[in-house]
Amino acid sequence: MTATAIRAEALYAFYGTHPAVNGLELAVPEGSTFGFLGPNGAGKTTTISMLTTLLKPTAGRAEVAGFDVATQPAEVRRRIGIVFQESTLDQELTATENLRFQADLCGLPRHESRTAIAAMLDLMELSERSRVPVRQFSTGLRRRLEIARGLLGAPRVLFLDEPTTGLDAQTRAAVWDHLDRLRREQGITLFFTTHQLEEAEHCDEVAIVDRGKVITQGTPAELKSVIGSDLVMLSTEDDVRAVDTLAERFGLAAELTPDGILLRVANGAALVPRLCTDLGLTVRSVSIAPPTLDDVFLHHTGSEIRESTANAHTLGTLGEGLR
Ligand SMILES: Nc1ncnc2c1ncn2[C@@H]1O[C@H](COP(=O)(O)OP(=O)(O)OP(=O)(O)O)[C@@H](O)[C@H]1O
Repeated sequence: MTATAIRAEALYAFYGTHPAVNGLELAVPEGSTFGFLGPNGAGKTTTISMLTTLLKPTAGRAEVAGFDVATQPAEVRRRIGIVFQESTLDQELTATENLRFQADLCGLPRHESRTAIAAMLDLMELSERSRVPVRQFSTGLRRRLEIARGLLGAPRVLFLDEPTTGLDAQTRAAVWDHLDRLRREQGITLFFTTHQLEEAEHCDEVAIVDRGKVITQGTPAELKSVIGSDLVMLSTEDDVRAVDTLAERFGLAAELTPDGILLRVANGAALVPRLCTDLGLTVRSVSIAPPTLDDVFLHHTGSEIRESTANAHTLGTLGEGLR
């Protein structure tokens, strides 16, 4: 059986009377890439703050790397790394100096820190830039340096709050390449929050959180199998007639949209050839899309996950007291 890196049982966090985390249950397998997915205000940052011992749970319990976050916080801290959403690097220091500063904070002896810093710079492919001041770094390089810094104390669990927010697609892919390699080579658990559904598609497991509760958890494929239907988009010579024919001849409820006809069917690939031959109308275009995690979210919550850049309470701000 796989060991559990993070476990939360009936976890609560109240801000005044508002339950930001509301009886959250979570089990994260060791060595997995685990996505904690939810809209703004769902309680992701508050949860991660409790798991990283920055915030005391109001009620319930949570364990990280086998230690209780409330009663054994020092043990937990020794085994975790955190990458904050907002950059907390010192712009005027070089990459090495930033890492040395962190190593000193962690209490690593100088001879050990020299080796650890060199290894982390190497792992994140930053060795050649070790003496360059951070202010000359691109956003992607900074993110990699932040990840290197999060790894300095050889954590068993690395927490990342929206690790690729604000990065372009190419840089985002590069950061993920590094994270994947890290997980493979070091076997650590990566726990990251996101509200970007495409990002969660690459996880081993995903927990979808809404209003302070995990509403479902599983592999992306398992979660999507709950929806179990493909989205077929169809355009014909006469879409209004096609909708009627689909109902009469195929028993399918189709929706007429400005872009064409929308259909939800169990097996789009099997249906499309039949449509083309039996609909009795010229089919101009057709596309099939498998269910997405967005559909899963919609299925469980009745609302669409909301993309937003407004972030009133990020780990970056919660982490300020630690710096
Ligand atoms: N320090 C605070 N004081 C009062 N309310 C707070 C505080 N931090 C968060 N909240 C509220 O608790 C709820 C959960 O917030 P949280 O930041 O944990 O959500 P989130 O899922 O991380 O959202 P985001 O994606 O925007 O970071 C929200 O309603 C938020 O307004």
